Amino acid sequence: MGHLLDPKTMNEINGDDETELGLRAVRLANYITFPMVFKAAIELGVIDALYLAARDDVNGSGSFLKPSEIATRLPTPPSNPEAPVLLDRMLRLLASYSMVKCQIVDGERVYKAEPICKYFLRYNIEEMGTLASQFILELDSVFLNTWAQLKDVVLEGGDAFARANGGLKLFDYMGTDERLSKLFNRTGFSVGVMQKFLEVYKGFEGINVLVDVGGGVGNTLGFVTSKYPNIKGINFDLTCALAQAPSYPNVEHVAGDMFVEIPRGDAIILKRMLHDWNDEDCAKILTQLSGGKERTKAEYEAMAANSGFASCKFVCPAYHLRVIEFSK
Ligand SMILES: C[S@@+](CC[C@H](N)C(=O)[O-])C[C@H]1O[C@@H](n2cnc3c(N)ncnc32)[C@H](O)[C@@H]1O
Repeated sequence: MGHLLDPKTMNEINGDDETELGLRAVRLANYITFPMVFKAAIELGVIDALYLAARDDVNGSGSFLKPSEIATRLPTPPSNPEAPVLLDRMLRLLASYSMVKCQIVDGERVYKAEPICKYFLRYNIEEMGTLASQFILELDSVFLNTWAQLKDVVLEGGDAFARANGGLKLFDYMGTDERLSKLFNRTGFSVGVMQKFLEVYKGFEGINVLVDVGGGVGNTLGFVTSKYPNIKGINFDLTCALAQAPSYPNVEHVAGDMFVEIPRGDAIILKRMLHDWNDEDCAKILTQLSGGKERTKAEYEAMAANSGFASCKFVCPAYHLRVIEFSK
């Protein structure tokens, strides 16, 4: 980077607009550094350490930490003597993305968590859940290898995940990789979404049997039945997803393939399902939802709107959450 001209000289050569554009281009060319540095900071527990310092700071003076203080607060204390220097570099970068605040105190840089950090805590410090596991998952080598297929998928077609993973589609592959499956099924942000959802949604009153199709480890139904103990929840998912499912009161885990058959209930939940599926997959599951009768996606949407076989009681588009109640 030593050959880069300083902004003043660049201004003289190019004018302000060109400098601005050039700086944006340099930032884009180095863009990979932000997600990778942020991922490492989450994994090391740096974000948790800064967040706790800010949260527990009663008089407002102790919420900024030196990199050497952060190093002593990590769950795995570093054996590398250079760790504070490396942490300092990482945090400077995170400060430039407004994830942390940086100040100079007695000639030394100190850092404080910005409010957004609470969404990326590694451990469940706050009840609202966290996006940290999702962020770590999306940068896992299995998914990075999948992204690397994008160019060739555009040119040649095919399924990016299968191309990168020995011909297996995502959920078939999941059955062969326990590490990835565990990472995938972590509770994550669902906790916060469900808490908010149950505050506003009253449609579960009067429901006896509720089926969560593709419910993962069952935490969604666990939330619902803790608030509505009269409901019997059926958490329906593939055998590999249920392998790590804990038990919840009034929730039965049922293994199966939604393209073959879906357990019957008074209503079903679809959460984080269908949103990025291809038309063929959507048509298959909608066929199952309508009791085996062939329906197209458009027909299903029309039926949902007109309260035909089912009515879409609540949709939370930001989190792809739908509750569908079957007409009696
Ligand atoms: C994106 S996850 C959503 C999990 C859960 N609904 C949530 O919101 O956390 C998709 C789920 O669909 C399940 N799934 C995929 N294909 C399935 C199939 N053919 N039959 C049943 N479940 C399936 C996966 O195992 C996974 O748990």
